[in-house]
Parts: sequence; C-alpha cells; structure tokens
Amino acid sequence: MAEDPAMAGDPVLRLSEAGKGFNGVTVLDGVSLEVPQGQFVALVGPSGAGKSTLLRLVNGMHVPDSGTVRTLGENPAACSRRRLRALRARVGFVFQQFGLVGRLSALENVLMGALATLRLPRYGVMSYPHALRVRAVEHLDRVGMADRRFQRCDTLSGGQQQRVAVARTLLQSPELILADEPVASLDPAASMVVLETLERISAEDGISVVCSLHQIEFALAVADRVVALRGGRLVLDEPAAGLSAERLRGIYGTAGARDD
Ligand SMILES: Nc1ncnc2c1ncn2[C@@H]1O[C@H](COP(=O)(O)OP(=O)(O)OP(=O)(O)O)[C@@H](O)[C@H]1O
Repeated sequence: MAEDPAMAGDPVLRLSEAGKGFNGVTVLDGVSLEVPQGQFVALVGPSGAGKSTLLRLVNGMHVPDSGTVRTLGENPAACSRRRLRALRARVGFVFQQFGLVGRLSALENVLMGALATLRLPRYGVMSYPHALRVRAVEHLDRVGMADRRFQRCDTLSGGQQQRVAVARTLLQSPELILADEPVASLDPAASMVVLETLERISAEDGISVVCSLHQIEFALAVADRVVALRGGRLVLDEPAAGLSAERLRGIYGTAGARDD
C-alpha cells in the first residue's frame, strides 16, 4: 500500500545527495532537495545542467546512481512495475511538446488522462463514463478551454494545447505536477497564461509543482521558490520573493553544462 506523505509527515518530494551519470559522465552531483505540499518550485539553470534528469529521477524514469529519491513517500527506484505505475498515476507530467493526439478533440485528449484507470480501451468521447466527461469539462473550464472542447487539438494554438495538456493532467488528480520546460515553444504572452494557470491550480488545490524553466522573469513571477542547477549541482535554493533577476542571471554566467 502506498504511504501517505501527509500521514508520514514527509515532504512530497525528497532528494538526498542524488547523483546520476550517463556513459561515465556525471549529470547530477549530490543534489539534495525537499519540496513540501503545495509549493511551486521553478527549476532553472543552463542547458545541460541536469533539470530534465532530475525530473526523471522523481517519477522513476531514471534510477539514481547514488543517494535516494522519495516521491510521495515512495522510492521510485525500488518500486515494482505495478507500484511504479500506481505512483506515476499520482504524479502529473507536463511536457514541452504537449503530448496530445492532434486529430482528437480537446475533450477527448483530456479524457485520455483517465485511461490508466479504465479497464477497456475507449473510442470517442461518448464511450467514457458520464461522470468522467463532466469532470473533464470542469478541468477544461479551469484552464479556460471549455468553449474549445470539441475543437481538434492540431487546430489549437501552442498555448491552448498546453492548457489542454494541463487539464488532462488534472484528470489524474495528481498530488505532484512535474513540468519540463512547458513553455519553451510558446510566445511570452501564451507562456504567462500557461504558467499562471499552473500557479493558480497549485495554490487552489495544494498541488506541488516542480517546473523547469529557462526564462528567469517567468520563474520569479510565478514560483514560490527558485532552485538553480549548474553543472549538475544545486547552486541556489531560495524563495522567489526578494530574489533578483540579476542574481539568477549570474547562475547562467558563461554558458556550459558543468563548471569543471
Ligand atoms: N539518456 C541519456 N543518455 C545520455 N546522456 C544523457 C541522457 N539524458 C541526459 N543526458 C545528458 O545529461 C546532461 C543533462 O541533460 P538534461 O536534459 O537533464 O539537462 P537540462 O538541464 O534539462 O537541459 P535543457 O535545459 O537543455 O533541457 C546533458 O549533457 C545530456 O546530454
């Protein structure tokens, strides 16, 4: 049975000296991080700093070489496949490229977020239970997309597609949302709409969000806390309030994945 992080008094997420390398090259180097329930964490740092790798350790897509990762009270690296599936159902993942099926409507894409909990494959909106359809429309409403629910996703703008992807994630009732550069392909206005949507959901529902971002200004505008990686090491971990853009820019310095 899954441990309840609230009952155990655990943070939603805890990395202790987590390390990961590929082909003999260290990508994450002894990273320790705790995220409490309901916090919006922006993960920043130069390209190659290890942000995606950290997010993948959290949902068990990668296994750490050293240290430990605990996600919602579970150790993903030690989970059986069944238990890992159950853990991933509690963790929403929002990708840069949305991951929607373009020829299907916004509503059907959101409904697909519940496929893991349904026994049989589904074809068409009406094949999903009524209560689920109602919830899917409610989530589309929360992200401002209810009026577009019957529109094919490949005819929506990038920002609209990402909001549909957030609604799909919400249908999972996630306790933690991991977002890997969710606005990398969007213009500034659309980016802010997506990030403010995530921020509002985090605040209203008490869902922790860990969101990798390249835009420092966005990180400061929406996050409770900013965590910066450089060369696989955690080099800054502070509340967003009071943190200056100049200081954060200093993390980027001369571009490069590692200091050494
Ligand atoms: N599966 C893998 N096999 C080999 N190398 C990998 C693998 N995944 C990541 N890496 C390497 O690890 C380093 C960190 O990659 P990662 O994607 O975590 O960085 P990032 O901070 O998310 O970068 P970006 O901001 O460009 O997305 C990079 O040098 C990358 O090439």
